[in-house]
Amino acid sequence: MVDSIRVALLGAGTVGSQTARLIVEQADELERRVGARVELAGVAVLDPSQISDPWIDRALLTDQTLELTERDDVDIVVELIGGLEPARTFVLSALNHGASVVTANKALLAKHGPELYEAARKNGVDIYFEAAVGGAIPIVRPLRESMTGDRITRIMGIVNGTTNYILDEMTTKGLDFATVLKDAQAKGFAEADPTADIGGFDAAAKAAIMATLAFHRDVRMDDVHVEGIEHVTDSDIAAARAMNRVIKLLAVVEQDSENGAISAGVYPVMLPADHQLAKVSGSFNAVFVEGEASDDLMFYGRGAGGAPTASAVAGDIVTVARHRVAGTTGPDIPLYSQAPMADAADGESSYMLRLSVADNVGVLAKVSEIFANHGVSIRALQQLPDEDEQGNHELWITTHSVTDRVIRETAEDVAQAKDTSSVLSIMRVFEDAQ
Ligand SMILES: NC(=O)C1=CN([C@@H]2O[C@H](COP(=O)(O)OP(=O)(O)OC[C@H]3O[C@@H](n4cnc5c(N)ncnc54)[C@H](O)[C@@H]3O)[C@@H](O)[C@H]2O)C=CC1
Ligand SMILES: N[C@@H](CC=O)C(=O)O
Ligand code: NA
Repeated sequence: MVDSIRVALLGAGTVGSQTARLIVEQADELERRVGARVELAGVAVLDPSQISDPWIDRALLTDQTLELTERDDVDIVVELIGGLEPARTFVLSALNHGASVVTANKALLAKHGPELYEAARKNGVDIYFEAAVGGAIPIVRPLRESMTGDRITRIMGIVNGTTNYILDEMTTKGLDFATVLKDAQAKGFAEADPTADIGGFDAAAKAAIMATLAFHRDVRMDDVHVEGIEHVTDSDIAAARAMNRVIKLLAVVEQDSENGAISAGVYPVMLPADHQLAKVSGSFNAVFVEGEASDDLMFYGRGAGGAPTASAVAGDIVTVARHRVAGTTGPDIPLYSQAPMADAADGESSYMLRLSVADNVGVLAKVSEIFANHGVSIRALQQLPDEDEQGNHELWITTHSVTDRVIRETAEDVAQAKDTSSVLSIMRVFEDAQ
């Protein structure tokens, strides 16, 4: 008979603080749900003197994190520190000392996930990580458990709250990038180093985790093609608006139905303004999952922020606590697939290019010829009437479907051409709910 489940919290920042609140404030409710009292055994932080949350008993605070993971009276270690090291060492220590682990650390899982899943399996304990993808949205559990009888073919979605918030505020309020980033940091959406968000790496880590769960293959961060939003300018946003489109940072993972190759990518995409993902605003995330038998599923909710993320962490704590009470564990993460990874350069999409060209006779013909030489079919072409200080005009070209490799080669040739001053931007365009 288990009377209590003792939880060691590593980190009491944006997510850790709210997780502690949920555990402490709901202690009586959680006890009824678990069948044993869920109580904090210790809270490790870098500097205990900085913690002033009224729900955290000061006597529980420590900066001796490794010691906390080694204690015999700890059932669950909740890692909410972030980053690779020392988080990896703490998680492995917890697992090897017989504690189950709950973590929100997507960067860690996308780099060392399989090693940690194996350590959990070997030690007969759980590792749960619902908060690592899509914040509050239940998406890890559906991929890991609910859909495990189906064949997932594709997952596409917005999985980074910071970049979605930034793009949304720039689009709807005309605010500048730096101002909105500061705001996202103040609201607790951004990573400790926001380059992970802006550069697309946070979304790429989530894409790797989703691909691993969906395709039963070891897919790591390095397998994901990554483009962030650092090059998305006000002019790109204005161009998208003029074409009734919206720019979103998407993560797309899929398995080719013919050769079985898995592709995983993160990149900004222009979507029609009436696309369901175009309407996902602020720090919200949304993920479409396509299963062979299930058909389309959509998951939507708050993808970042202290309380929403803590909701997913607390759900994992309750689940793992129930397993400890019952003397069982959740399912393993079997990684048996040997499917190859596709080359990102072979990925196909429509693209929009913004070019700066001289207003000379024959320029359009010349540019069209370069596209034709590369076998790229132009779907729409528009020259803006206003000229810049050098007398150049913007030319917007939308293509039919073409590989990433070919569009880059085409753009290089266009950039070299006489009368072209520069290629201002190249961006994927999804014309419908593909
Ligand atoms: N903030 C968000 O919206 C979301 C965050 N996450 C993930 O949750 C984790 C935590 O993120 P935040 O709470 O935003 O970070 P944070 O920077 O607000 O908090 C980090 C905490 O870890 C503590 N810490 C750092 N090094 C430590 C060490 N060696 N020993 C003990 N404690 C240590 C710090 O004192 C602080 O309390 C990260 O893995 C992040 O990627 C996941 C989903 C959403
Ligand atoms: N920095 C992340 C936090 C949640 O995973 C984001 O902005 O989505
Ligand atoms: Na989630």
